[in-house]
Amino acid sequence: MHQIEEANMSCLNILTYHRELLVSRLKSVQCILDNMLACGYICEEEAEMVQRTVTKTDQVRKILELVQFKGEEACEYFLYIIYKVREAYIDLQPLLKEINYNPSNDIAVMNVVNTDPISRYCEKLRHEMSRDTSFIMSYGQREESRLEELYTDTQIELLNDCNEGQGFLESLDQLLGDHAVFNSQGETICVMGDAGVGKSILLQKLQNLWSKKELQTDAIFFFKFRCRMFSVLKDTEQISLRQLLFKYNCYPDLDPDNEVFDYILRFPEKIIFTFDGYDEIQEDLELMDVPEVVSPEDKAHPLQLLISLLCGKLLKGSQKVLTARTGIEIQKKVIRKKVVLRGFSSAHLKTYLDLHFKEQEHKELVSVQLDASPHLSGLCSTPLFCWIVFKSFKHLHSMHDSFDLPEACITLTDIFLLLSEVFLSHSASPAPALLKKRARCTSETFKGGLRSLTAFAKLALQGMERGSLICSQEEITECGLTEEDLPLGFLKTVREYDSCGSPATFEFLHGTLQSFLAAFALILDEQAAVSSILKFFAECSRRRHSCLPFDLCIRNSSKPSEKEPFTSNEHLQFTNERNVHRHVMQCVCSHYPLQ
Ligand SMILES: Nc1ncnc2c1ncn2[C@@H]1O[C@H](COP(=O)(O)OP(=O)(O)OP(=O)(O)O)[C@@H](O)[C@H]1O
Repeated sequence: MHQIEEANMSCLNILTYHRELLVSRLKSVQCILDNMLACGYICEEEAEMVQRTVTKTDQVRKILELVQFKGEEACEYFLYIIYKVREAYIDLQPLLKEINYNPSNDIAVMNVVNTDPISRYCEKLRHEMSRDTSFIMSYGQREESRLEELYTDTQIELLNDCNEGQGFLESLDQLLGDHAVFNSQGETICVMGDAGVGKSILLQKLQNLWSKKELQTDAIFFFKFRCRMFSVLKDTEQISLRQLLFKYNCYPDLDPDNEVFDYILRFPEKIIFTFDGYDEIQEDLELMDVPEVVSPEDKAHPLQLLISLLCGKLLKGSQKVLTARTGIEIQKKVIRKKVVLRGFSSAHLKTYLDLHFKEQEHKELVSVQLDASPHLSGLCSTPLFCWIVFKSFKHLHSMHDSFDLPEACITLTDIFLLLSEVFLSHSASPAPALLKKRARCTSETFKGGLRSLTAFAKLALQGMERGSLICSQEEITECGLTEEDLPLGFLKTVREYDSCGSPATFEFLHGTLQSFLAAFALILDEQAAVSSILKFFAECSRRRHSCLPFDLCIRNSSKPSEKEPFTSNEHLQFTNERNVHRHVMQCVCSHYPLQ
């Protein structure tokens, strides 16, 4: 029918003329009923009568009959609901275009509330995502910074399938786009990078942008996971895809007909997944027999679901962003594109410095020191180390008469010792107001904090030996840590994956801090035999490169009854590669007479 003729048609006639199409494409009746009811076009009994009808299509037929029975205005409002609640009636938007729909002035002033379960769920996801991603956590949650006040761009280099550089990303939107895709069949975007270079923060930024509708994407669902969670769950725990998505993100409200999950299955291309820290579960995958899971209704171990998602066996067409430490290999056929994070350039570093320090005097002082020490500014190109250096400077400068950043040849050990000093000085009694600030006495701070430092170090080492980054309240107490030690900053609470009412668990502020403290525990223990230190070096040298998880689908291996210690040797690797042990030993011997 011509548009002109349609434009002259009454809404009542439009509903008659396009009845078949409406019946087949109108999926969500709830929103129509709620709004018709709220505006008095239908009554409670009529709404209930529609809901009692068994099939969806019959419900739509009943609604159409009812609305047409009520007259032209009701029909006009019916079309207006479809026009206003776009996402829920996406399949009917072409029809509105075809009939050149424009609401009349009388109808356009009427209220429409979006009560469609899918739209409501998207809103809920965005709301929770925004809440969870607005802050960068630091200092054991005592001092959180707003992401938007501190996030600074880093250098993101595109790689081809041979790991050759293809230039740098210009904006985060390009990460998800088709730019530099080397395998159009693959669905996973790999983000690689060294420890502390900002992989997790990059994902957090993506999530935050999406929550504010500032990410260029059609995705209306965003599910974020830390890979670690997939292996923390008990071996026996079998869950369905639906549970995985909803339990670890959020549940839909008022969705009696499971419309949300059905929609997710129907439109997987509307989903973005982020999986952070693939390196943390690599060993668990290696030990596991992983048959393929292809039915979205099947229950399986979460690791199996993860693999099926990454391989595109489940929710094919969804976008996946996976982060992993440099050196971890993932089978090429699933990778769509690959980027590697290169940290702050000198321009980024200046921006970060400006964001970090509000006071001009501090900005200038630190800037001069960075310019004078290429070694220090080189270290500061890794955001984590930069954060530690700046944070330490801020704290120690505020506490003492003078504090300069270390100059030549500062090592990672120095960086972590600096951070430990800052944490330990949290417990030192502050100088009374009006009194002159105290001169910095590092050895005093360490001597004063030796008990708690030893206990934190023991906890870190025990975790390393168990291959675990998470510790319980019990383990904390067993190591001799008290309530007063917890706020010092070494540990942070793990908020997620604690849904079964179990007591809170903790993790070190960063995996690299745990590695450092574990090394510290080794050299603090005077009784420790040399062999107990050397065994770490032996473990670290057994590095395996693997194309997991995807070869697991064809390989059969049985899981040993007990987990080998040191399984997450990626973290020890860091400890070893950077020779933290040796540095700590050097520093303690020469600078910090602890005993
Ligand atoms: N782009 C950034 N802007 C500002 N600060 C950042 C940025 N990236 C990282 N940081 C700082 O560095 C810290 C460590 O970053 P992050 O945890 O993202 O590193 P990572 O690469 O995921 O490390 P790992 O591989 O050990 O998990 C953050 O907590 C934050 O303080």
